[in-house]
Amino acid sequence: MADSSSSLPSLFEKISYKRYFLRAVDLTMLGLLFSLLLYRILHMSQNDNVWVVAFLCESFFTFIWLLITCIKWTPAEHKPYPDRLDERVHELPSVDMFVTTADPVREPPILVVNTVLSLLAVNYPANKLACYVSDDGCSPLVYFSLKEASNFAKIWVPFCKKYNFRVRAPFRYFLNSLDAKEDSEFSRDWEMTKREYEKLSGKVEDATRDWDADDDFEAFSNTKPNDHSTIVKVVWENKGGVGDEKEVPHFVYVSREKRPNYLHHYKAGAMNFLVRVSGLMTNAPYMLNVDCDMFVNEADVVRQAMCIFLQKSKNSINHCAFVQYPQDFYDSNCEELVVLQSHLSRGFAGIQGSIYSGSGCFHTRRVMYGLSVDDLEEDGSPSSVNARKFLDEESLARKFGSSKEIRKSVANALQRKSNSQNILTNFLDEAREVGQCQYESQTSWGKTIGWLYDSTAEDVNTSIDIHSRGWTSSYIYPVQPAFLGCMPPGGPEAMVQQRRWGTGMLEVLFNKHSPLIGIFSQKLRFRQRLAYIHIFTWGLRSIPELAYCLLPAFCLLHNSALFPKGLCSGITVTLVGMHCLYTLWEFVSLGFSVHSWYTSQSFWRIKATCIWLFSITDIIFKLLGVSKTVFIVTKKTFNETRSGTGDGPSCSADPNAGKFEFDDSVYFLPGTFIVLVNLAAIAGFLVGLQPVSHIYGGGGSTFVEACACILVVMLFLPFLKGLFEKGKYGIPLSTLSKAAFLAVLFVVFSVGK
Ligand SMILES: O=c1ccn([C@@H]2O[C@H](COP(=O)(O)OP(=O)(O)O[C@H]3O[C@H](CO)[C@@H](O)[C@H](O)[C@H]3O)[C@@H](O)[C@H]2O)c(=O)[nH]1
Ligand SMILES: [Mn+2]
Repeated sequence: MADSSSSLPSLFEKISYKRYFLRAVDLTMLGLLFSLLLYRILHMSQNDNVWVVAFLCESFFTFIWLLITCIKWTPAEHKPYPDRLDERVHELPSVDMFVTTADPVREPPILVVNTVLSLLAVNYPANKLACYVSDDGCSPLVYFSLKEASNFAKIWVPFCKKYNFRVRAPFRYFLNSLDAKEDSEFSRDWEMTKREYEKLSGKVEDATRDWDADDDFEAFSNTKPNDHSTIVKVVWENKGGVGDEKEVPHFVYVSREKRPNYLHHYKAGAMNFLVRVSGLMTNAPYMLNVDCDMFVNEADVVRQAMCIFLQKSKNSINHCAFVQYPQDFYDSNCEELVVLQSHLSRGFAGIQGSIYSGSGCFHTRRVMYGLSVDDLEEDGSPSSVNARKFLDEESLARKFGSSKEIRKSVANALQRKSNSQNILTNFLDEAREVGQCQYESQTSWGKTIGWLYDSTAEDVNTSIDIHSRGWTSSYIYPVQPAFLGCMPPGGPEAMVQQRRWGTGMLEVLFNKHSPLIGIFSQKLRFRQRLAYIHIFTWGLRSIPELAYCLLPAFCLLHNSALFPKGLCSGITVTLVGMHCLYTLWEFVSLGFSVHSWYTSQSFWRIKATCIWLFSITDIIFKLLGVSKTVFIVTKKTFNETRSGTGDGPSCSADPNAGKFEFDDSVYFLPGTFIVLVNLAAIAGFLVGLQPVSHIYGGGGSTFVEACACILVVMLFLPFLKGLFEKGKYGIPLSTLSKAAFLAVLFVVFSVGK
């Protein structure tokens, strides 16, 4: 454990940013927004209902900006010094690494294989690591691929450790070719390892067609993804004895029981099963969680995280419950999320701690077992009162379920002891028992323990619960991304994902972890609460966003003013200009192009206006008990020829990358409608078809409103292009006709009113 001598340099540094200029910009924009509201109030009597609607929308936007200003006020991040670990820490703690996969078609097994290999090869003592893969698809193909991967790992892991390079997912590593002239030990090893990797990917590829299933696949016969018993397979048990350089960490495949009539709680359910199985087998005090598409891109990642956990504070225990890394992506369409994270997560990190965003995060097992900061003494052990409360057999059984072995392992974990025996295969029966559908019934799993249920965004739901128990968290933002994953391209897949996020966040806003409840509780800090409110209300923004995209068109058609006139028009012009420059700066400063700024702004608006509307209906139906929310797994693409080195923001070289795709789902109706209505308004304005102004004093619409319509069309440019394109890049006729019908109604209503 860490040497607490305070004379030694710290294992990490918290870097806080002073951003006086940006604070001034944030406040100026806030001031402008308030002036706009004031102007609306002062001129309300002269104008019609449009002003009331505009006022309400702008009030919402002001509220959001207030929250954003508050989040961005004191950004921070943590800089670990892994080089200092060796002299400070005599024995590194164990880490259990979890990977979840759910569908061998939407998540190609070779992708899972690469993620797993990147984990097995991290720069950390192999006898301190165990990798557990949960397969919610119960796919023999995935199991087969992982078995093959474990064989290849015996070549891959020593190769990585011998040459100590950073990127340890083979498909990424082999993107760069070897200098042909070179003839050295390295090049021979490289060639051999590459050949073996190609053999592996060939086998995995061929297996999608057929393979010889031997007895080991017995458990998969007659199973369906949603109807099968628990399967637990120890793919590789590390018995040591070959020297750390050559050792491959433990590697376990699990697939929990599924029955059609049981709720299985999607990823959160899978995570909780992983916690239990790993609790039985290795019971490491720390757990790393990655999605199956998020490979490790920085070999030192575990050591970095340990710097945060192992640093002792002077007078108290280390309050850090989890260490989150940014989610970076190696394919297109990543920019907006990367930019958003870079300021939101750093903002959170400067308050109580970064949010847990589902992947690339190290958790503390004890904290996942429900401990609060107050339950512990200064030395980190449970206080005597709490020890009784937590370790009492009856309470353990009530909370963690009937398995005796689980209770033992939980008690060990709470007291920071390790399990007495570590032979993985001795726990197969217990592991199967704790994977049964009914295992969790009447227990606290998913309610106060483990990954929490009751939201499809289990990550942020669990995150707020941990912070509400008084814990903090850290955010490491390395120069080279530590984890890289993939994002769906703009189109139906992205819409489905966005809807899930929007709905999941709203679910938390209305469940018992809501930041709106218990405003004065001290443990969730006030600004942290505001920050959570900001993200949980994303879904609600669609209503004012949609209204605001339609107001300029309505006013232009109706010939009434929407924005302040005369000198005061400066307020809106400055606001729009500043917002553009500000967001542009955020993109460019992270190394993205002006073009990516523009497409991201556009995609973000499209999602915010069109998709979150469906999140609101999801939540209404859920609250009314009409339907349940579902988790549809995002389709991942695996493209081995993709260029890029994994160093910094990268985007693909595909000529169609970034092109927006459509299908006939209802997701594209609002956007098409918005574009048609705004085009109609602009056309009407240009040919002078506007009715006489109804407003006292002749406050009709002018080119300012027309410019606003143009701006809206520009933000919805993919839809404008979609009007003229064919195939998957064009808007389907069915959507177009429905939108056109609605647009005609809107025009008639606006002109005639
Ligand atoms: O029933 C399920 C559904 C999903 N998953 C896994 O959950 C992960 C995330 O699913 P994905 O479709 O990739 O969702 P994303 O929207 O890309 O993921 C983000 O958002 C999710 C919440 O909506 C979080 O769970 C993720 O960690 C976060 O990265 C994947 O590894 C899946 O295999 C399961 O294990 N079981
Ligand atoms: Mn994903």
